[in-house]
Amino acid sequence: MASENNRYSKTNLLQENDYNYTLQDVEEANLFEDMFDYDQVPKITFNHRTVPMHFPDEIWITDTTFRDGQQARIPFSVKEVVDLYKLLHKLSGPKGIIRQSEFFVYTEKDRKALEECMALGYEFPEITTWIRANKKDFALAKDMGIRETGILVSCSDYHIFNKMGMTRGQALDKYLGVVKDALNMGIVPRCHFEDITRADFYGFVVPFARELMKLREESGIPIKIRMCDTLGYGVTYPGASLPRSVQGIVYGLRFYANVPSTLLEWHGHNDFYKVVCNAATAWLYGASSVNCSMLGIGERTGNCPIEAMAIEYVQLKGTQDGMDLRAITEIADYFETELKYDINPRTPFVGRNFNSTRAGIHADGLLKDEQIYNIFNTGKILGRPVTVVIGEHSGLAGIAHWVNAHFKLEGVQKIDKKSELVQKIKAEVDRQYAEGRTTSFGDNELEMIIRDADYMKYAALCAHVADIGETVKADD
Ligand SMILES: CC(C)C(=O)C(=O)O
Repeated sequence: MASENNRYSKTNLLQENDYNYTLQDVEEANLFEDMFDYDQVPKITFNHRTVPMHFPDEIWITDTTFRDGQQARIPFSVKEVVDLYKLLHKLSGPKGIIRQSEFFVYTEKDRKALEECMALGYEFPEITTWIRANKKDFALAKDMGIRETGILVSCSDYHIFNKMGMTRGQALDKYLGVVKDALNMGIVPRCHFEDITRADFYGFVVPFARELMKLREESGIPIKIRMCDTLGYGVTYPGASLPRSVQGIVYGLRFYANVPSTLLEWHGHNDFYKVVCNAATAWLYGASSVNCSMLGIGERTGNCPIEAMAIEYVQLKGTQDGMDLRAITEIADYFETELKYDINPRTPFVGRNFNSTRAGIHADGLLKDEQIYNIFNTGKILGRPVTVVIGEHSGLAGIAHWVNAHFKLEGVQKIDKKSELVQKIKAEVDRQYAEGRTTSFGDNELEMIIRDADYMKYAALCAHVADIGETVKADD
């Protein structure tokens, strides 16, 4: 099994093992109240068991923008789905790093969006569905030419006992029946193990996964397991105990239920600020796939942002593998301009301020060497050059950087912080703050200050500022 022996793995973990965990069909729900006392903030407990890292040879990202993402906002129009799907395709690149995207098929509109995306004929992201677990919906998916579909198999006792009113044995039988229906129709079932981070891992999750792997062997159909951290309880601390340990869950499914990495997918939520780290940990410990949404939209605090995992992919693999990361900026622009979605300015990689600085001392560094205060060449990689926001503390260096970046001045054209123009702008900025201004300066305002200064003296600026003069006059 050469593919399992790579630089991150300590042992070959996928061999048959002697731990035959069977279903514990308990009479009373196990709600792990030691960790999840509802009247208290949940606790992270430790059993000090650590598990080996195992980075799969191939990792990828799947998308849930049109399913979990859409559940948490006003539904997208058909055009919006198609536009965003095209951007996902662009981000994915020819190797299919964004491998799949899941769609609803409930309404006419859902089906039209799916059909229009399919008609584009892209190999990646492959379109999959999410359906109600009944034969009619399987048939619908099949008729539409769908190969794989997600089905809900909630696995904590919160769901089995308290929501569905069943025993674990009844739930298991029901789920296996649905999976068999899908297999009989030739559809690949993707089993969404809802609430896995509050489930009895050895008493339900592993025995159920073992049954699924038996069906996989009998049918030859690659049944997938999506590990859903529904309320974001997953943690990555070494030695944290199950069911909250992300690496423990991934390792346990691989080792005790013999689920191969290629059939394991992590789906997280951000309730405790851990969504990105949890997804990366799932990769590192043996899940080939992580499920994400654009800008992390999704239930409550959202899902794992696809842009974060695209960047994390490059950090872990050392290559973009054909992904066009500029699509990240286009996705953000689309959300802001077309969907009127407010992106928190501090959001990494997409927020207005993610690579901008206000502090004069940072701007001074940027002026000397951009690398000092920018995380990477964001201009080249994301199409987002580093920027300086002019505020009370920007100083001469900040203003000089703003002028150079805003007017794209290069080489000898660049303006120095000691230049007379920079001093004039600074004087005006200082005057306004002295008079009680509290907000930062917008680009238009700064352009007007430059127009009012005697810009003709600054050869490098003449061409640009003359244009500004025209625009500003037209706007006046
Ligand atoms: C509905 C389920 C599958 C889900 O998306 C989740 O658990 O987060």
